[in-house]
Amino acid sequence: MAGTKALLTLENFINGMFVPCNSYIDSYDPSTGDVYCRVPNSGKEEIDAAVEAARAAFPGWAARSPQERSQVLHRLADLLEQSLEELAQAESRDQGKTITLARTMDIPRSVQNFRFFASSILHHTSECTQMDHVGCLHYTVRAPVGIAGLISPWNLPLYLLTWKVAPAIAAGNTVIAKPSELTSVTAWMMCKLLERAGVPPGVVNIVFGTGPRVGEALVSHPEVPLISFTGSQPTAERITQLSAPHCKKLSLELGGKNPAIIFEDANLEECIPTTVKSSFANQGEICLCTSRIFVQKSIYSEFLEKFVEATRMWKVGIPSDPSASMGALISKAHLEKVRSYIKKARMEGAQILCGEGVDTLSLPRRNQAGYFMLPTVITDIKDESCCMKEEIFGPVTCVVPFDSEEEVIQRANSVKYGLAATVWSSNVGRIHRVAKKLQSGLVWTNCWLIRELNLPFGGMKSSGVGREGAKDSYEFFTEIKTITIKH
Ligand SMILES: NC(=O)C1=CN([C@@H]2O[C@H](COP(=O)(O)OP(=O)(O)OC[C@H]3O[C@@H](n4cnc5c(N)ncnc54)[C@H](O)[C@@H]3O)[C@@H](O)[C@H]2O)C=CC1
Ligand SMILES: N/C(=C\C=C\C(=O)O)C(=O)O
Repeated sequence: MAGTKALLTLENFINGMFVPCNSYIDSYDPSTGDVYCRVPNSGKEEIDAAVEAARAAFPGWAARSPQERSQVLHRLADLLEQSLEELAQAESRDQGKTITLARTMDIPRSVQNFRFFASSILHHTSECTQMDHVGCLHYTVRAPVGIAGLISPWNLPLYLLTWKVAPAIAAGNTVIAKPSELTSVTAWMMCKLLERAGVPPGVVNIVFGTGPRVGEALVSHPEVPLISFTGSQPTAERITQLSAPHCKKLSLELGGKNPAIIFEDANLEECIPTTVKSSFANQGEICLCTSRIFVQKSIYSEFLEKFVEATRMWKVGIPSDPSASMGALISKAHLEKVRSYIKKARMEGAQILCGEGVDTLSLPRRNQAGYFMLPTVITDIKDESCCMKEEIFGPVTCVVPFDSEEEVIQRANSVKYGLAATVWSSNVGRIHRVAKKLQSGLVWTNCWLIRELNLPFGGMKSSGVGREGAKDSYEFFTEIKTITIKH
């Protein structure tokens, strides 16, 4: 292929070694639309090799004390931190996100994921109960499950990959991770640090490629008893089907159609900039992003005017521009999908107040084939519209009015998803009432995306199965056993 030599070429990382692949997939720079990288197109053969390595490494790694594993995780965190700028540049180029977001969120959080689980693994305790009337003592013990299969998406590549790798290896498992084929570069860069951090060969294996090929080979492998997946609901369905014959442990972190509920007593000075951010951060490509904004009628016009004004200030720019708030979407296909929702809304008679088709986006000449679009606000839209029901996963948000607390709770809950909600009010009683009634795994009140990694993270309904966090991840990545001693 012409120009192949100039392309960055990734290799699988199996048993502590970089291994070339027989075939490769093109990976695109979202800001130009050019192919810039080749990603291994792995399949069953590579998964079999990774399973062999992970199986061989498991007894030794599982036998180490939590303190020893913790030290390795801390060293890896330090090495990632030392490479922060290089990783941020790579993440921004590969994903299309702004360099500022990669520098301040993606890579620092990846570092924090290792530090956090390095620490939390030292603090778990087990249960013990006594039954004196029959002379018995009961207690529980936990052990790592074995080889963990980890499948991560393209929106927060290293952030979400490390959110799985860190708790899995901290608990003594060995892992086979499959990052998204669209964003594989930072995972490959992390592999270069593993040996220096003291991760033994075979403990972390990373196999690159597409979902249907290598993802399914991993999920179907009988020696991988556990799958942790973040991504779309249709893929989760497929993973569930493939796992069923093996009764695998599954953690599924899926999409959302997240409401923001804004009451008339909300502090709009804080609410508006935060809701712009919660709608458009990372191009709206975060499962926690707001995409339905319910505003109490008495402040609806004021909110809408100020919200549209603030959205127009949300600068779309090339990812390397430090002043840009938003970069490029992940792919041409995804850009087209997001645009198709706006087209449907228009056909249904909704109004597009700013963004796509209303305002003009100006880009440097070399970025004109990049996957950019303006943040878009839709209004006059019915709750039944697909734009109000389906996950768009792009910089598009709908704003609609509501009258009463009961009505808005019912409307907010009327979608199949239940991941994250925000509630804006200065009435503490109302906040507690509403938060309790929302069908949502996470409710942020008067804020958004403030993360406490100790606490359960995940969704209800079609937003997922299971929770992640200190205790939840530990429970997921270990098997529990109850032992009874008769004395
Ligand atoms: N956490 C979230 O909520 C995310 C939601 N999405 C949603 O999903 C839509 C589609 O994005 P995709 O990248 O196609 O998500 P996806 O669910 O297809 O991809 C996520 C990961 O699963 C893998 N995968 C795909 N098919 C698989 C299979 N059959 N077996 C095993 N692994 C498989 C992919 O290679 C990737 O690593 C987005 O438009 C968005 O709506 C996407 C990424 C993250
Ligand atoms: N799972 C996603 C985001 C998680 C964020 C966090 O753990 O802080 C997603 O966007 O897919």
